[in-house]
Parts: sequence; structure tokens; C-alpha cells
Amino acid sequence: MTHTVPTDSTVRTGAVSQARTPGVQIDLQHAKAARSVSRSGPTITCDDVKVFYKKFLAVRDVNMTFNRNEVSALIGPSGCGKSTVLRCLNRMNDLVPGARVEGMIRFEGTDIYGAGVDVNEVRRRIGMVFQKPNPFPKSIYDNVAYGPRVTKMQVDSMDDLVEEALRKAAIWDEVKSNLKGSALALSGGQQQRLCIARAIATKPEVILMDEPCSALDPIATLKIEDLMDSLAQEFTIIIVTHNMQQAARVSQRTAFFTAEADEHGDRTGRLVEFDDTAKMFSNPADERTEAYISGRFG
Ligand SMILES: Nc1ncnc2c1ncn2[C@@H]1O[C@H](COP(=O)(O)OP(=O)(O)OP(=O)(O)O)[C@@H](O)[C@H]1O
Repeated sequence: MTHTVPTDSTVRTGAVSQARTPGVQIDLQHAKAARSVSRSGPTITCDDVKVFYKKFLAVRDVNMTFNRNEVSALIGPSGCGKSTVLRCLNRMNDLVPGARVEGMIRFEGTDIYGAGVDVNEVRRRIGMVFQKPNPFPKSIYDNVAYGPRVTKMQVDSMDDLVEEALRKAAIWDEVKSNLKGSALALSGGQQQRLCIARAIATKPEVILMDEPCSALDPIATLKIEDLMDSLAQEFTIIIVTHNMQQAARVSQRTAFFTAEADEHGDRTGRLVEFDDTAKMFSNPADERTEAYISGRFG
């Protein structure tokens, strides 16, 4: 039975999606995709983006628009270019020798690769959380205060800013009596929420997350997933995940990438489709998406 989920803002569905995707059952009742979405316009757009590592074309055909205050998930098989695309959105890929971007990536209307663009400002406004929690070997407080200090942010009270960031990252109650303690003494899940607090502290508009739960246990993972929902009230979130259930749980929009070999055997990633998560998991437009989601490939 085809279960097509309408995507207008009034719809809530309690069904489990089986549709054309028998391999993965997605509980749309708990999917953020099924929630009302009030779109507030595009923040990042990618027009015909290609990314090379030296001569190797890693990913192409990237045409995407990310809306403000939405969670968008990038999914697809290993090597299809998800992390590469994510890193290009805040010019983190500039740090990889030989990496080169063609096409246009605009943030709030400005070409982020354009002449005269302040890369540090791009990275402040578009923050990033990595796969492995990577707190600095400093106190909890100093981890959060680090960004505002190095960017010389005008701050009325650093204590208030640190508290606010830790609260938004849902870790304040666990660390408030130990702010001078070492960040490295926290659990993995706490460290990752601390890294989210550190990213928030510089007041970004977008947070990129590259497999933020892959090093965490299921309970810590659920905490981060819950956190994403509340963070999306204030920030735009773009997450790379291998976990399709997670994409369905946390995102309103999902992009599916794949990798196809050319005549020389070089595998180049490409964006296949990017649509409402409910639609992607119940009635995708492209058969490659359906094959991946149903577990028949990838
Ligand atoms: N620093 C690099 N130098 C050269 N090639 C790279 C580099 N990083 C990634 N690649 C290549 O670019 C392609 C896309 O890699 P990327 O890591 O973006 O894919 P992915 O979809 O995120 O994969 P995974 O799910 O395994 O993390 C792959 O062929 C990969 O080998």
C-alpha cells in the first residue's frame, strides 16, 4: 500500500511508512518531517556545485536550497560526497590541500567564495560540529568562551553567554557546578553537547553537523537528536548521517546522494534528490533513492 504523506503545514500522520520502501520502516508519527513546518526562506543555496580534490571530481550536480530554521539531512552511501559538500558550505574544505569548488554557494545572498569574503566570518556564522567530540584540553567554561574570546565578540557578560550556550546545548544542569573542571573528563555524549555549546557561543545562524552521533551510545544519541529539534527554533541545521532512521527522526528535508563510476572507474558523487523527508521516505521521485532507502543498495 502506498502511503504518501502530504506535506502541507497542517498535516500530522501517525502511520508507519511502508510505501515503496519495505526495507526501512520509518515511524512518521515521531518524525520531525511530519510536524508543521513554517518555512522562512532560503539561507544557503548551492547552484551547480562541483567539488574536486586535485583532478578528481568528488561530487557534482549539487543544486540545493536550505531553508532557515529547518533541519536538513544529507544521506547516501559511503564516498558519495556528503561530508565534502557539508564542508564546502562554510569553506572548511579550504583547509584540505587540493580541494576546489566550482559553481556558486550563496549564504544569505552572498557568494561565500567571492572576492573579499572574510572566511573567518563565514565560519563564525556557519558553525560546525564534527563526528568525534573534540573539546579543547581546557575547562568546560573556557571551551565555550573560546570562540567569543578569539573573535573578540562584544559581550556584556561572558558568564551569561557561557550559561546561555550550555543551556541551549542541554548540558547546563550536568556541568553548572563544575565549570572549571576539565572538558576531557566528560562522557562522550556530554563532550559532544559541549562542542555544540561551543559552536553556539559565537552566535552562528547555521550549524553543520557531520555524523554528530556516530561515536555516541544510543542514549547520548537520543539526547543530541532531541537537542536538534530545539536548536532548530533558532538555527538552521544541516546534518550528515549514515543512519536513515535518524534522518527521518530529526529532519524536515532530506537530500540523497549517490556515487556512480565513470568509464575509467572513477566514482563521482552526485545529488539525486532533495525533498521533504516524509516524501523521501514514503514516495521518493527517483528509483535510486527508493533502492537505497529500501535497503536494496548501499
Ligand atoms: N581530503 C581528501 N582528499 C582526496 N579525496 C578525498 C578527500 N576527502 C574525500 N575525498 C574523496 O571524495 C569522495 C567523497 O568523500 P566524502 O568523505 O565526502 O564522502 P561521504 O559521502 O561523506 O563518505 P562517508 O559516508 O564514508 O563519510 C570520496 O571518493 C573520497 O575518497
